Amino acid sequence: MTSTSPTDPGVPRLGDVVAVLAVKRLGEAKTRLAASRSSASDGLHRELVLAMMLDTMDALRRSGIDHTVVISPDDGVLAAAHGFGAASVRESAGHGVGVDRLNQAFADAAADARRRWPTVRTVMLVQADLPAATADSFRSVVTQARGMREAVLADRDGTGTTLLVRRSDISEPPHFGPDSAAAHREAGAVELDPEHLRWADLRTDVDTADDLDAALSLGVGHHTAAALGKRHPAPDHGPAMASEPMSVTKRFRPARDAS
Ligand SMILES: Nc1nc2c(ncn2[C@@H]2O[C@H](COP(=O)(O)OP(=O)(O)OP(=O)(O)O)[C@@H](O)[C@H]2O)c(=O)[nH]1
Ligand SMILES: C=C(OP(=O)(O)O)C(=O)O
Repeated sequence: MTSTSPTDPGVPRLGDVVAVLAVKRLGEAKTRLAASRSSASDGLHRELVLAMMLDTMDALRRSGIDHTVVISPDDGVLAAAHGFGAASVRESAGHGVGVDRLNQAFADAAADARRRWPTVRTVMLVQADLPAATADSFRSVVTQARGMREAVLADRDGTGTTLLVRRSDISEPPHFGPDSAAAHREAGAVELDPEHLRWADLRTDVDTADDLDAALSLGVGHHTAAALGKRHPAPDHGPAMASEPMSVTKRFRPARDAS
């Protein structure tokens, strides 16, 4: 079963925008979150990582963005991305380690997007762990960044970056990693909403149990709700799925520690 999300036919499409997500091997992903949720099994943890990615992509699609690329070395991530209707790019081995590898992966996936969709004008590099993301916020961020060469949205504490909107002709790797908001500003990106008055949903990337609580208090999408064993996601995260939201979800029991 695929996991395509419904799109509202009334939402104009953002045909010149592509979203790019990078996800590492599921067995290595979100170690801080795994450590703080030690009651969740390995399977449930992987399930949650995938679910957060799918909710991020779901909100992107409902915002009007039809082109999404996911880059990962992990078969499970690539299969889930493909099942969702995104382009999946296998990350090549030997591109450095740590954040260098992440930044090169983003650059490689953006280059792939330019080849696939030559008319694309804007590339949005998006963290894949934004389960509270809403379509309205993605749409208004893209609108706000129009005309800018590069624009950065900082995370909840202001130090990290949850998304970077760039003109598609920029080929240099970005600067994700520790203090990436400052690094992106220093590289010339304009900070969107520097006073942090807007877009709490897009600023809430989930690295720890506290972040997950923050996302849950905003309301998470269907996939994350299902992965946590919650039956009813927040009402502003799109129409309910007609069928099980994610085939892989069905293989795991709901989290015992779901609140
Ligand atoms: N494709 C790819 N994605 C990466 C790589 N490193 C990090 N990412 C992804 O980039 C995003 C941001 O990374 P982090 O928020 O630090 O997530 P994480 O590394 O899974 O979490 P921790 O283990 O707790 O540090 C996550 O979606 C990661 O899966 C990489 O080398 N390749
Ligand atoms: C890689 C980043 O994310 P995190 O803080 O989630 O590790 C970043 O903010 O640049």
